[in-house]
Amino acid sequence: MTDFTLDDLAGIIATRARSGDPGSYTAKLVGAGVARCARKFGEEAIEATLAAVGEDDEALTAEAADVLFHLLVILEARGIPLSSVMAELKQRTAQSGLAEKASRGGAVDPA
Ligand SMILES: N=c1c2ncn([C@@H]3O[C@H](COP(=O)(O)OP(=O)(O)OP(=O)(O)O)[C@@H](O)[C@H]3O)c2ncn1[C@@H]1O[C@H](COP(=O)(O)O)[C@@H](O)[C@H]1O
Repeated sequence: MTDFTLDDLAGIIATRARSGDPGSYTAKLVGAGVARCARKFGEEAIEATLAAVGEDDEALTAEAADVLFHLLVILEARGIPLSSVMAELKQRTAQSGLAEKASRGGAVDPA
C-alpha cells in the first residue's frame, strides 16, 4: 500500500514539463511534441502487453508504471487534466461496461 497517487505524479509531471531542465526526461519528451509522446506511450503499451502474458509479476508491475507515466505525459502535452479523465471514469460507473456496449448495439462478448 502506498499513499502516492496518480494526482501526485501528474503534479510532478506538470512541474517537470515546464521546468526547462535539460536533465529532465519529462521536459525533453514533452518538448519533443505530442507525436513523440504518443509514440513512446505506444512502445510502453506494447511492452506492457507482452509482460501481461508473461509470468513475471515484477516485470508487469514495472511496465504498468511506464504506461501510466507516459499516459500522464501525453495528457500534460495535450493540456488535458487528469481530473477530466477521472470525471469520465466516474460517469461510467453509472452503468456496467457490457450494458454500455449493448446500448451501442455491440456484441456483449468482452473480447
Ligand atoms: N515515473 C517516471 C518515469 N517512469 C519512466 N520514466 C522514464 O521513461 C523512460 C522509459 O523509456 P525506456 O524504458 O524505453 O528507456 P530508454 O530507452 O532510455 O528511453 P528512450 O531513449 O527510448 O526515450 C526512461 O528514461 C525512464 O527513466 C520516468 N521518468 C520520470 N518519472 C517521474 O518523473 C519525475 C521527474 O523526472 P524528470 O523529468 O526526468 O526529472 C521522476 O522523479 C519520476 O517521479
